Amino acid sequence: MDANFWHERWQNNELGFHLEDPHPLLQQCLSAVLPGKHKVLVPLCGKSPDLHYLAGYLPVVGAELSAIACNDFFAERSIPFEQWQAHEFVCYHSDTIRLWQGDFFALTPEQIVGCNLVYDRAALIALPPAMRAQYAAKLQQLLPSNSTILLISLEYPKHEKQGPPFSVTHTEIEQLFSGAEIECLARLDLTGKGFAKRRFTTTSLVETAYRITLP
Ligand SMILES: C[S@@+](CC[C@H](N)C(=O)[O-])C[C@H]1O[C@@H](n2cnc3c(N)ncnc32)[C@H](O)[C@@H]1O
Repeated sequence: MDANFWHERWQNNELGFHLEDPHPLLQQCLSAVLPGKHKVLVPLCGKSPDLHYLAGYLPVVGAELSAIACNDFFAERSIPFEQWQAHEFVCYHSDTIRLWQGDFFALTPEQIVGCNLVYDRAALIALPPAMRAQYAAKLQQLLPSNSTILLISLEYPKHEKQGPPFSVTHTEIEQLFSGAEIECLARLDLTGKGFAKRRFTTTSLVETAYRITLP
């Protein structure tokens, strides 16, 4: 999935992954990852309502390729924001939410300074296998030690469907974040219900919330 793939999704309004309300597993699990956290990073954030929900608890820093997504996020909620160019990014800034529009893989530690929590919904599972390894390595390079990742992953029988979204198992998560403490916080069985606005015909479909504590 290269940048063009995602720009086309936004231009054509093909947003099957988008939810209109905060994710139920975020609402259920946030309190388990909040203690000691200062600021939350939301990689590949789209225009998710989760950004707004999280901003009720902590300052939020998002990263998103699409200018359409960043503009729509603020415009659809009538949130006033400022905007400026910062090297290869455009910064969208409101009181509690800052979105870096550009390539997540080009983010620097200075751009996410203060973040010791990451919230990932439909970011890791949006990426093909080789990019998932780069993504996990980038997060571990950006974040201070002892940071926490609240990851919502998705599992289905891999041979039954092509991604995205991809199926990412507990075993793969252990490999991607080796050395981290990984706990399963909650599961949501979506079998027969589909993923956000997308229908799935897989024989099982389960979302799992993980708390990943980096070494
Ligand atoms: C499946 S969507 C999920 C969006 C959001 N997390 C949500 O829950 O609605 C993946 C998003 O990642 C963005 N994206 C993909 N590659 C990216 C990259 N390298 N840097 C920043 N954003 C990226 C896409 O534009 C898209 O909005």
